[in-house]
Amino acid sequence: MANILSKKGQSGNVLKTVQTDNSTRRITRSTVVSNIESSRPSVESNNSDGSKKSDVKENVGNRRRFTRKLVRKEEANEDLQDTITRRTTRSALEEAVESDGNSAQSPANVRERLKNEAKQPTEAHTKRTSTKQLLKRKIHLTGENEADHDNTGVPRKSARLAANDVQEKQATSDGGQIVRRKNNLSDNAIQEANRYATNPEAERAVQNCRPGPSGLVCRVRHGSPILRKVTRLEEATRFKAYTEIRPSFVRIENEPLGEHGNAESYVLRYGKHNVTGQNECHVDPTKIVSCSVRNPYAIVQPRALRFDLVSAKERWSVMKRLPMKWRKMYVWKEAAVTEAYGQAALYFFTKTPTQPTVENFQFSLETLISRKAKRRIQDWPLLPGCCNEHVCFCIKGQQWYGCCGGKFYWSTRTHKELREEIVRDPKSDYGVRECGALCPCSLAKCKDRVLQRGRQHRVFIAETEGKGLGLFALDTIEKGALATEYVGRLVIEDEADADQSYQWDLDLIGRGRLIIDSRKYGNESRFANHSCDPNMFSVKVRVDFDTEGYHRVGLFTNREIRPGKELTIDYFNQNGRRELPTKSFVSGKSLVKVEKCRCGRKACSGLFLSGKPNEEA
Ligand SMILES: C[S@@+](CC[C@H](N)C(=O)[O-])C[C@H]1O[C@@H](n2cnc3c(N)ncnc32)[C@H](O)[C@@H]1O
Repeated sequence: MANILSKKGQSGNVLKTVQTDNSTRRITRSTVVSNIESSRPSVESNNSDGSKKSDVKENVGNRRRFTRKLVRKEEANEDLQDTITRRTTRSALEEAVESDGNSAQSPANVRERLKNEAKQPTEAHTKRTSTKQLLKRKIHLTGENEADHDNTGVPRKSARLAANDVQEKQATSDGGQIVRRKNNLSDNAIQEANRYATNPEAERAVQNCRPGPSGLVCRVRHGSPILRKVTRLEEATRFKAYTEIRPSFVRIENEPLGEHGNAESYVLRYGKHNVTGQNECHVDPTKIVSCSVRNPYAIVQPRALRFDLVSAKERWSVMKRLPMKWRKMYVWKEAAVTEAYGQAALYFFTKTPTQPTVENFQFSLETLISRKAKRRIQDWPLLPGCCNEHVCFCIKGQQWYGCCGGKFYWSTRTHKELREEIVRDPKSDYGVRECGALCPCSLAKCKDRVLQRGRQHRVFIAETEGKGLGLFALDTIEKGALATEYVGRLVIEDEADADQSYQWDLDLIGRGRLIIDSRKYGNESRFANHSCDPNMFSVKVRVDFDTEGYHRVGLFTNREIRPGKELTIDYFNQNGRRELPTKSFVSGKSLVKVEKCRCGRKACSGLFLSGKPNEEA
């Protein structure tokens, strides 16, 4: 049906006659108006504020629903109130008083308590509170940043790190006090460390200690008896420079020694072993007294190295500096013990993801001295410490007459001079004497404490072609630098193994042989293979104590070594070629094999002295 309006007919009543489906209707003005009126609200009517009337209706509906909700809530509240009231009825009060067993409590008090209890959120209520709400409440209370937490309320990693930072800052700003940090320090360790951190006298004395071959070598203030417990590096990082070797006790007391000055008796303790001895000291009451340790050789326990697989990020940082052939290897790293010794990390590359182990071998970063070897060394005179501090300028980085390496001493070079000599004549081998107990220079800065500082370049152990395991450079090692030290077990010839493949003869003058055997104990140097054109050579180095009866062995580079290159030595003669017999060679008391060399160098002589016993001969 359609309503059709014609605009004509201002005065006439009948405007038009419309034919509908069933009937004919006469359209008058009043019908039109009523039609208009009736059609308005349903289709187009608006309120004065512009909102549609239909919206208003909807709002009214919402409001009603909301009111119903409120009513329901009110009812729930009333229920709760009822419960409170019920619980505070006379019988409930009596019950409560009885169960408290305290008749002195007044019913009013109990009522109050019960009211409070009822107001406490129930378990169900607590559960209903979302984790997010609880977290928000916690953040509000502690003043933490909401962005620092994830959905479960666990602080994000960045926030945790920031919190640690704050803790560390507090620790350092806390008057030098050592407080518990990320690593779990034992209470005793903290107490002990704090005792020395806050005791200026002990601190001063301790500052002048450094690790020597037998433990600590200290320079102490005249007349200050000190009992000091040296804590492990892991437990008291503050003492890193002084306690890096192992836990030990050092007791230093002054005793009068007539006109020569004072003697200081000391006790060094390493694990089960006690070593006692006397230090002779130069006395100057206005200065710190310098003492050299007379009995340096202690029996040390090796610390096992543990290799861990490195993260993908670190693996990439290692691999990107190496040639492609290494890229498929698994990379393992040891840093805890090496860093405790102030050395660069040691790596091990394997073809499979299995923990690297070497059969019948334990890593040790220090030479272990057998009892027999120790007795033999003690037969030799131990010369006093390195230099005369009044003329030594090592502290300023200069070398001078009378200082280590000065003409006054029988070993005539400094490391600096050694480098220059290596450039001129790589075959020279006169030995070096490092600054020692008497020198005022520091371990960190002195240029003549190279072996004491240890290996400063990263190296790795990996499988070679036809030579078993080998030692390789991971960093670029400049010419004349210390690549590593030959470390093992110091034994006399009677104790030495028949297999000489891992033995280093110390080549001392008279009084029998001393051998460093690294078959069972040793560091990375025992993996260095032979080459007819080696890139390392050995230097005799005397550290801390000067004796003809013993020296340490430094392996220095004779050219720059790029990452990935194998580090090699000449097994037969470090400083020049000699003709090798074709089958076996008399070394010490036994015959050792001469084998086919696989060094692959142009200058290869085809043979090398393997050190294995020649049982056929
Ligand atoms: C001190 S060890 C070196 C580390 C040894 N490759 C390992 O896996 O333990 C000496 C032994 O390495 C092997 N070797 C070292 N240099 C070699 C070379 N140039 N040619 C063949 N074999 C070599 C010999 O078996 C020798 O007895």
